[in-house]
Amino acid sequence: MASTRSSIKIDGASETQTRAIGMFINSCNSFADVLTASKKVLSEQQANLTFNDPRLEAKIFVEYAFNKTSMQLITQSDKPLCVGGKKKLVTALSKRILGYPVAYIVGCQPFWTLNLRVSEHTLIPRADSEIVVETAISLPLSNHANVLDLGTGTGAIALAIKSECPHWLVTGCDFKQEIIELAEANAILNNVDVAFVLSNWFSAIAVTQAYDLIVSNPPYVESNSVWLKQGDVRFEPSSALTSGIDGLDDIKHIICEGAQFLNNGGYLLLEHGHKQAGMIQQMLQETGYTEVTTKQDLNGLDRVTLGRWLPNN
Ligand SMILES: C[S@@+](CC[C@H](N)C(=O)[O-])C[C@H]1O[C@@H](n2cnc3c(N)ncnc32)[C@H](O)[C@@H]1O
Repeated sequence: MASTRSSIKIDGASETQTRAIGMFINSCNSFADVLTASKKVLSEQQANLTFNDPRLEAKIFVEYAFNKTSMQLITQSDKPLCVGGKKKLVTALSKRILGYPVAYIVGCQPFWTLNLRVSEHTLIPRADSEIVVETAISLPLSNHANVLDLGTGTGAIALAIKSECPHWLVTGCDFKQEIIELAEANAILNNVDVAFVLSNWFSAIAVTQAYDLIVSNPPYVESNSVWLKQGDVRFEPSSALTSGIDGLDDIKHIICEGAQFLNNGGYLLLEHGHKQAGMIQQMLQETGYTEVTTKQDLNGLDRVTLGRWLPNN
């Protein structure tokens, strides 16, 4: 993965293309023009790169570059385009046609009902992880439940849970200071009260601190997976994605260590790859968790597995 990423020089390799895009964008006179031109630039590269939707991406980039809402793009369609906005758009398009993720370019990503800042230090939150939030908030926990989100990244899961269950005490942890600062910034931005702790999994979590629920979307991709060479993941840190040859190293650690941080009756809820449910169910059962269940996403794929720690029963 590292070699793939280092072989892509966003600024260097795109010089000729950037000049061509610059001439194209500079010839535009209105938001309508610049939207069409951006869509054209993105569509022409679609054969080489996996774009979701050039039209949508063009709109996101134009709004970002000119700092306008979608409504302003319509109501201010006659306004002259500022030079700074055009430059910002050219840079954004030049990065995007080399595959750089939209979220990293514009610096934010929606998740649940939140708008989150993102950075290259951690994963771009995925809609897939909303199933973790849905499952967590549907659990029969007390009004003042104590919840831990391990490997919180942008804080996506922790903040979404807290936004839905404001009486729960929610803590997020991650192992890099830059990530903790990003999650804290997202808590302020979204006005949600979550504490974030620098911790290598449980290393800075006190054993006396018992949780009613531990959630985690840990790294779970096999270290030699071909998937790491495709799309956005090429640009995301492997520390957020991979976990040993079978992708299960961190999950094993969390399952084994997690039990001593759970209250009697507490839950462990893990996001995982769609082929890993069987292994994870087995690990949970062998460690002594009960009520082990797996939930599927909208495509019917196994995506989260839940176990309950009930040693006193
Ligand atoms: C798949 S990402 C999930 C991020 C976030 N929870 C989300 O769903 O968007 C995994 C996260 O685990 C973190 N992580 C990796 N190793 C860790 C460790 N040893 N201790 C704590 N966090 C770790 C990564 O930094 C990354 O933020």
